[in-house]
Amino acid sequence: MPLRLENISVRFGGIAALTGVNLEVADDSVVGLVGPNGAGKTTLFNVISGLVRPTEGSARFGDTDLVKGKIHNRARAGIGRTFQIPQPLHELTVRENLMVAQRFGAGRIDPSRIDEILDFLNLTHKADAQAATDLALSEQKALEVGKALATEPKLLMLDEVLAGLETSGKRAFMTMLARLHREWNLAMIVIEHDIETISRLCQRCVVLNFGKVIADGTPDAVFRDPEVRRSYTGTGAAEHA
Ligand SMILES: Nc1ncnc2c1ncn2[C@@H]1O[C@H](COP(=O)(O)OP(=O)(O)OP(=O)(O)O)[C@@H](O)[C@H]1O
Repeated sequence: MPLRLENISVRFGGIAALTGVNLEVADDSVVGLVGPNGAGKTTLFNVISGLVRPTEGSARFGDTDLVKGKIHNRARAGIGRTFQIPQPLHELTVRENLMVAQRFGAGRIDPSRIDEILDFLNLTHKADAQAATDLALSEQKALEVGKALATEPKLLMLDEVLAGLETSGKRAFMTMLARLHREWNLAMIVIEHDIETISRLCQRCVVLNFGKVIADGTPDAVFRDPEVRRSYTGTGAAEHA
C-alpha cells in the first residue's frame, strides 16, 4: 500500500511552504526526510496526515485519497504519526493515552494490543503512571511513538522523535525503531536533523530545501551532494528563492 504524492504545493499567504513535491514511499521502506529549518518537512507530514490541505496536487495512500477524502477515512487510512512536541493527554495515564489513540485511529479498544505496545516500548512498568508528571524524556518520546502505534498504522511518520536525547538514549531509541520496522512490518518516514541517525536507520533519504525536493537517494550519496551541503550552510539560498 504505497504512499504517492504528486505535485504537492502548499502556500500560507505569501509563503510557499511546499512547491511541486513528488514523493513515493514503498511499503517496506524507511525514508529519512531532512532539510534546514523551515524547509517544509513538517508541512509535508501535515499534508500526509490530512492536517493541511495542499493548494495543489494529489496525495494517496493505497486506495485512500488523503486530500479529498473525509477526515474520518484519512484517520483510518493506516498512517500514524508523532508530533515534534509530545502531546500526551495530561490528565490520563500512559495506558489511557494509548487507549484514546487506539479508539481514534483504529476504531476499537484492544487491550492485548496495548499490552504488546507497552511491552515493546519498555513502558509496562509505567502503564498506570500519569503521562504528565511521571515520565522521563525518553519515556515521553516512547509514549509518543506508542500513541502512533496504537492507531495500527502501516506507515509510521516520526517528527524529530530523537531530539533532545543524549547519545546513548538516541542509539537505544534508534535500535528500537529499526526493530519496529523489521518486526512490525512498518514503512517509516523519519524527520531528523542528526545525520548519523538517518544514515543508520534509512535506506533512502529525501532532502527538502525552500519547499522543494533537492535530492533523493541513499543517505551516503545525498550527504555528499554539494547542493545538499550548500542548503545547510545557507549558501544555496539564492538558487532556490
Ligand atoms: N500554519 C502556518 N502558517 C504560516 N506559515 C507556516 C505555517 N506552517 C508552516 N509555515 C511556514 O512554512 C515554512 C515551512 O515550515 P515547516 O514547519 O514545514 O518547516 P520544517 O522543515 O518542518 O522546519 P523545522 O525543521 O524548523 O521544523 C516555514 O517558512 C514556516 O514558517
